[in-house]
Amino acid sequence: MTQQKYYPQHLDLHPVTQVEGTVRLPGSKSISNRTLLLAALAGGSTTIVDLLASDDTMVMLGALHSLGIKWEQIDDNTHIVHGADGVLPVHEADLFMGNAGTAIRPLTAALAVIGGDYTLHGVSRMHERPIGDLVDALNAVGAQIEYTGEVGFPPLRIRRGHIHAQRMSVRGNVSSQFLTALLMAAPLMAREHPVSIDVEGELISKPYIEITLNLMRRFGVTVEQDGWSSFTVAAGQRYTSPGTIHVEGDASTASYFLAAGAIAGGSVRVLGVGRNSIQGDVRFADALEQMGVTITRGDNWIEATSNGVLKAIDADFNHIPDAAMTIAVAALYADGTSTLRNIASWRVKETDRLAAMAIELRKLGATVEEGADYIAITPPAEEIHAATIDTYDDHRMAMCFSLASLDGKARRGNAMRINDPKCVAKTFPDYFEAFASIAREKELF
Ligand SMILES: O=C(O)C1=C[C@@H](OP(=O)(O)O)[C@@H](O)[C@H](O)C1
Ligand SMILES: C=C(OP(=O)(O)O)C(=O)O
Repeated sequence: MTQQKYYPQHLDLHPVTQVEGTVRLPGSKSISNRTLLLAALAGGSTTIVDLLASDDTMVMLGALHSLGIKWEQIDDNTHIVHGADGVLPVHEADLFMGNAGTAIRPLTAALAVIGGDYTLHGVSRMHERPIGDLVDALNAVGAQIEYTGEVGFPPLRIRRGHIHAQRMSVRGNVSSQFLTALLMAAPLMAREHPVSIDVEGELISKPYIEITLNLMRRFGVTVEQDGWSSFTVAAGQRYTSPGTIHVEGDASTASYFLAAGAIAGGSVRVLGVGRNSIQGDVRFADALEQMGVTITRGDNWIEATSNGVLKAIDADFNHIPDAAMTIAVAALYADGTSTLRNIASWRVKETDRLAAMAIELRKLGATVEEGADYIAITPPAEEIHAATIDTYDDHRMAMCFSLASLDGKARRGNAMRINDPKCVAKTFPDYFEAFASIAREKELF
C-alpha cells in the first residue's frame, strides 16, 4: 500500500559490530488508528500531529474517506479530521482493511451500531484472523453482521440493525481489540441508557485497553471500570474534539532499537516515547533491564546501553505481545535458555508467530521448544548462523530478525538475508534505513 518506496525482493544485511545513535520513532499505530476513528466520530475538527504514515493508517484513512468523513493532510506531520458527530455521511461502502486489526475491529463495531450497508474485507491473512467474538457480542444486541466467507472470520457484511444494548458481553481471551471496539462504539449506543460491557473469562493484552480508555477520555467520554471484568459508559456522553492531539512515537517499534543497543551498544536512544507514555509496550524496557541492560528514561525518550552478556529471562509476556517478539530474538544473545510465556495470541496475528518464530530461530542455530502458548529459546553455542529469513508478510518478523546481524558480547551475529522486506510497511516503511543509521558499518546493505 504505502509503496511509493522501492523495496528489493530481499535485503542482505552484513554483520554489524556496533550500534550507536538516536532514532526518532514514527507515530504509534495503536494511538494513530484510535485517534482517527474517534476524531471521525466526534463533534468538531481534530488536528492530529505526527500520525503514523504506514499501511495500517492508510487503511483507516481510506475507509474514513469512503465513509464520507472529510480529512486533509496539511503538511508532513499534520492531519485535520472533520468529525461527523456520530453519524456517517455515506451509508453504503465496500471497505478494504488490509491486515490492520486496529482498523477492522473498531470499524466493525462503529458501523454495526451506526447502521448502513457495508462490506469489510482484507488481505488473505485478514480472512484467517478471528472476529467471531466481536460479531457475536454485537449481534446479541441487535446488530446485523453476516459472514460472507468462513464463519467467525472476515469478510463481513453489515446491515442496519436495531441496537438495544444495555448490557453486553464479550470474550477477552483471543484479542483485546474486540473489547476496544465495543468500548469505542459504546457512547453511540448509550444515547438514552448507560451501556455496560462485561468481559467473559480472561482478558489478554490489557495495556491496550488502557490506551483505548485514555483516548476516549481525551475525546470527552469517561468509562467506569470494575477491574478488568466490567466497563460502563454513562448515558448521554458524546465524543467532542480535543482540538489537537499529538501521537506519541510507537513503543513497539522502539523495541528493535533498544534491543540493538542492548545487544551491540554503544548507547541507542529512541525519541518519542518515555516515562510518560500511555503505551504498555514501553514495559519492554523493563524486560531488557531484567536481562541486565542499563536503561535510562526521560519524559519523551528511552536509552539502552549494553553492559555485557544478556541474562536469560523466563517471564510472562501477555501484557506486551508485540514487543515480546523482540525479546525472542534478543534471547539469541543471552547466557542460557529464555522462556516467553502466555503468548498464545501470537498464533492469530499477522502470521502464526509462534510457529514462524520457532522455524526462523532454528535456522540461526538456536534450540527452540514451541508450546501452545510459550516459546523457549536456547542460543547457539557459538556464533549465530548466517541464514535466509522468511518473513511471512509479518512486519515484526522482518524487523526483529534484522537484530540477528548484530555482534553481541556473548556471540557474534552474522549475515542475514531478509526476504520480502517490504512487509515492514505495515507499521514502519523506513525501518531498514533507521536500522542502518545506528550501525557502525554504514554500508549495511
Ligand atoms: O489494540 C491495539 O492497538 C493492539 C492490540 C494487540 O492485539 P491483541 O489484543 O489482539 O493482542 C496488539 O498485538 C496489536 O498490535 C495492537
Ligand atoms: C498484531 C499486530 O497488528 P494488528 O493491529 O493488525 O493486530 C501487530 O502490529 O503486531
